[in-house]
Amino acid sequence: MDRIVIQGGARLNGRIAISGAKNSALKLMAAALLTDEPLILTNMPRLADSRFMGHLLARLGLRVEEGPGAQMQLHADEITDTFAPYDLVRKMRATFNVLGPLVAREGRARVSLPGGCAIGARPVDLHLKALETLGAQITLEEGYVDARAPAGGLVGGEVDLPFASVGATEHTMLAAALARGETVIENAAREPEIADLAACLTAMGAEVEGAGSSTIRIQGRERLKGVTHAVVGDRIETATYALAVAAAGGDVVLDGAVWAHNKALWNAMNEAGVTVQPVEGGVRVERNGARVKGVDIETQPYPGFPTDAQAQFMALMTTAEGTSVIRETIFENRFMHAPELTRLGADISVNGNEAVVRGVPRLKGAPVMATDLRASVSLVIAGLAAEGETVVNRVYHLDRGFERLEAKLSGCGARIERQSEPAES
Ligand SMILES: CC(=O)N[C@H]1[C@@H](OP(=O)(O)OP(=O)(O)OC[C@H]2O[C@@H](n3ccc(=O)[nH]c3=O)[C@H](O)[C@@H]2O)O[C@H](CO)[C@@H](O)[C@@H]1O
Ligand SMILES: C=C(OP(=O)(O)O)C(=O)O
Repeated sequence: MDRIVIQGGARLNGRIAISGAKNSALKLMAAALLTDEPLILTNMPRLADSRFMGHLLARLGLRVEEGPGAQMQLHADEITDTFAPYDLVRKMRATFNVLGPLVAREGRARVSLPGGCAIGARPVDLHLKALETLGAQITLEEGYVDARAPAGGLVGGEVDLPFASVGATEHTMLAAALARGETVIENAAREPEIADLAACLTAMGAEVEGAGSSTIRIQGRERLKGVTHAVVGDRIETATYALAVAAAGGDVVLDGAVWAHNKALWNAMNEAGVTVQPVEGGVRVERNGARVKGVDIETQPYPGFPTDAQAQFMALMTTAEGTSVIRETIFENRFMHAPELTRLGADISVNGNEAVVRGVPRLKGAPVMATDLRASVSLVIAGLAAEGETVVNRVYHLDRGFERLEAKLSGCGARIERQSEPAES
């Protein structure tokens, strides 16, 4: 198993190219199930998660080919299987989103309940209720969801989400694109990834209105067509590198970052004393000199502060002047990085969904364990800011969602490398 070794203390200077968003790319890949024509995705991030989603789709009969550059072609001219087994679904959340498209196109599917980062209970009740509203008959058995469409296929309906779930909104959109008539989603999630999926489905022939607002209307079509679609830039990767520069100090332009997608983060970083500004084609982040100041944040659905950047923000706050209160409201178990940050000398106390971070003048490198995707990268950020050597173990979590992390950071002067762990004797 690989590990990441960081010699902390180097400032970051230069440019980092932001990849396509993992959390958009995976749902766009699921959209390929909706058409018998090829779907070509450009600006695709090359990640363990996208490869894994590719394996699942190949198992269902799709031809999945990685093209030159950041391109991927997915072709579902025929769906040969509607069964998504546990082994291909358990590792990540987005695989579950094949259920709706399969039922919409093939009339039935059997899909394992999903996995994903262990940051909370993460039920799928809202996904299932939405599919039932579109007419699917659902049974749960032995860890699998069995779904069947009525004769004549799924029919549009009114889906009122009690919580603005990202996954349930996307899942409903995917199924509704091939359902008869109109589907209206109330209290829809408003994340940029939703707008990205809406743009792709619209290009494929469905009519999707209101993505980015709380009410989304989808006119389904009997048939959708293949298109070429560019995946939106990754706002969480953007947030991560912005916070890495803030923690380590330096001056970096994040090429391909979308300023408008991270407003809540920019406000918090400004308040902490970091200079962030939009520049042509990206975002520039600078911190030279003074320590950052402690800032309170609370995670919220978009456009609020993203839960996927909470761990990275906490890493920055560990060396702030003053105290920062960090409240996590989306997932009930998303502070697993706190005890690991403490190994580096951070002063953090967690009480329920609140973490109080009392800034210390400096961190000192230590061996730490990655527990989930964003927690892992928060340890990398802390390691970059710390004195001495930090070793981040169990980095397979990182590889799920960060493309060429060491190369991107070392290109800006970080002393970071990947090592293969010696086999245990
Ligand atoms: C692959 C992907 O895109 N993952 C992202 C997606 O996850 P995901 O789509 O799982 O997140 P949701 O917005 O659905 O979940 C938010 C909250 O709603 C709860 N819930 C959700 C669905 C449901 O049927 N029932 C239910 O109770 C969840 O347990 C959680 O507490 O959005 C999250 C919130 O921005 C991000 O942290 C994840 O990185
Ligand atoms: C939690 C994440 O992913 P998943 O939903 O696949 O667990 C994430 O991207 O931070």
